Amino acid sequence: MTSGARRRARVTVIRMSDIPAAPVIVADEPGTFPHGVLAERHPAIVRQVREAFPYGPARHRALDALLAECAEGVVAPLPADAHDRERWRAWGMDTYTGRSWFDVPWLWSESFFYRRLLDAVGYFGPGPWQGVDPFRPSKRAELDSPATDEELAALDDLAGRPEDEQALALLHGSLWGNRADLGFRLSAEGAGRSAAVSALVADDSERLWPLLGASSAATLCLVADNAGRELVPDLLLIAHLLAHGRIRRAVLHLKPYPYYVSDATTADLVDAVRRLTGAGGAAAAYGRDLWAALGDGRLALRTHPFSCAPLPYADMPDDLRADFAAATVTVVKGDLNYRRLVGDRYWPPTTPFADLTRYFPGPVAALRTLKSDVITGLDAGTEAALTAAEGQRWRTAGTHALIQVRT
Ligand SMILES: O=P(O)(O)OC[C@@]1(O)O[C@H](CO)[C@@H](O)[C@@H]1O
Repeated sequence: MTSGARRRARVTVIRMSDIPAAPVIVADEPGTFPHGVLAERHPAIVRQVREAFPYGPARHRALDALLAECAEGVVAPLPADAHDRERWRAWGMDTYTGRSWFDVPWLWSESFFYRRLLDAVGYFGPGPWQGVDPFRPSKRAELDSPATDEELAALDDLAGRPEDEQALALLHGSLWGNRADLGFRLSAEGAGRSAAVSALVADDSERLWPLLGASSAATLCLVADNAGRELVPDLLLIAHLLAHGRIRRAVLHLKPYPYYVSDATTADLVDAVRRLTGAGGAAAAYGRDLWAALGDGRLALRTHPFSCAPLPYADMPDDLRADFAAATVTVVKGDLNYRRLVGDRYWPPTTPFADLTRYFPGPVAALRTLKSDVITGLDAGTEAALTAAEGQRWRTAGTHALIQVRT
């Protein structure tokens, strides 16, 4: 048994309500996926950001210091004057300061890395780089790519199909759009479009449709993940559901600031809607509908600070809980949100998804391609078949996906 498998198999005796808690994922073991993210992906992200802008010497020095700290040093706190220092203290900064980046919960160290990177590039200012998204060039390049043109052109054919076929195609577009994750592409092999061949490892979509259509008064909350080629299909799905009276209102949760390279902010939402309106054909009609829905409040935006928290959703604050509670269903997109939804732990893969999401204040659906070790809700046969065919690679390669629903 490899050490990773031993770790996955080990179930602690600590109990969270009636579910035995599994080990929290920590990036301390060379050769594991989380270790690779801290040791290789984060330095690559720093290099990419440095090359994308003509930063001055102060920014270069800050990026050098962050690189050195991540490689050899220990977690340093946010500067004393950081606007969100108290928030990060509440999110565990004092506990983890002074410890190796590799020895603290992986969810926490990744999240804090992005916060510190924004500091290094002067994002929170004051100064000339205030508000300049360090990931904007790569996000824009993807949105403007020929691949996006192709996807938008395909909407012209879809428009002639029966409504339920359109809805299914757009749901799958939103699901597989989650592969368009620019951070993931920095280190994933074989994560190109052509590899999107494999089946879903879990598909509860039959339980999702009744929530999206049972009542024209429905509100859909969608917790977005990546900008560009993930956000565009998310928006197309929302536009379709609104246009066909499957929902009356949608609430879209975006990130309040740049995060995990390609996570969608309000600026990215504007870029995506403008990309649609400027595209012509059916895409432009979707874009105009979305513009109108934003204007009259049928599509509302949220940028809650907790969207960039290094914590599971089980710890969400009351105002966010109330927002989700008011929805007919909340659709949670992507790998990181899945980790936060079920807890970033080495769960036995057959742990019921419904048990781990029981705390969530309403029906919840996860749409995710598999890009990290966390997995729940599989039946034993599916897990055995995946492992027999691929070892553990199916967990992290981004070639498998799931739709899981807790009503
Ligand atoms: O949330 P997303 O965009 O689907 O994926 C985020 C991701 O690339 O980042 C983490 C590693 O940095 C992994 O959880 C996952 O692979």
